[in-house]
Amino acid sequence: MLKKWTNRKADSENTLLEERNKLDPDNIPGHVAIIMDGNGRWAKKRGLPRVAGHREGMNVIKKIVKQSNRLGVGVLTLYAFSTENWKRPKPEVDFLMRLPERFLKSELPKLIEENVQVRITGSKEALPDHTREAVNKAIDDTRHNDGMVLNFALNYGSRHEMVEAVKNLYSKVEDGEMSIDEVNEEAISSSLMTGGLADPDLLIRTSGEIRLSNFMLWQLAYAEFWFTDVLWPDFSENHFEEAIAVYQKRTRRYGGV
Ligand SMILES: CCc1cc(N2CCCCCC2)n2ncc(-c3ccc(F)cc3)c2n1
Repeated sequence: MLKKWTNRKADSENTLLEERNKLDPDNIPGHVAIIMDGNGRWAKKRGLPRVAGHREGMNVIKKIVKQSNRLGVGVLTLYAFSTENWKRPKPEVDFLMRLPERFLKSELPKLIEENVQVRITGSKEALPDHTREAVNKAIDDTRHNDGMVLNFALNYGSRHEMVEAVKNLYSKVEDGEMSIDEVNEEAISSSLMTGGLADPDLLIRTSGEIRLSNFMLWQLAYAEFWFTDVLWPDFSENHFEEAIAVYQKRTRRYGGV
């Protein structure tokens, strides 16, 4: 049963190439979310420090952002740092917290040029000042872009997000701003950090882990899941197209809407 959940064949290049020409341009997932796992393991396999995996993982983001934009994906959410990641060794956390500014230094001009809107989902207040300043600049510089939304989940945890939404709604009912009958699924969705974004249609998780890890638990209620053994630094455009091809087979429209 477990094998049905994973896509071993994603490792065979010829299968991936076969899928290349089969994407239906009218059934590209509106929102793709990715848990980018396996960076440390990738480095360890090569006798490199873990940070080498993070650095290579960032290069993969650049490729997948470009491909997503080209394919017409509406929102690309990337799980870059969870609330649990603070438990990692301080030198690794310090390195990770420098990646946003490193990424944006080279990529922000291209993202602006490509009409991409950068968004952050998570608690920015706990980030180091240099990290927060870099992401806030990217948000401000791309605020008026109306192309693909590039949404980085940063210092994000789904259960914390839901607790804050419940508190927010409770306060509104207590203050008479809304009635208890208005507390419905739409009100909760709007109160989450992803408020305004459509729910993910497709979740991709790399490195063979088959779990959600406290990621978008409410928002992923109806998403298609695609798991692969491929480690994030080895993830390619072919793998991404394979995931979308599988998604399209599962949501085949047979001409319907
Ligand atoms: C703060 C943790 C972190 C880790 C990280 N990794 C490590 C995890 C997975 C692999 C990718 C490299 N990346 N890659 C890009 C960003 C980034 C975040 C926000 C932003 F606005 C622009 C870029 C990033 N952020």
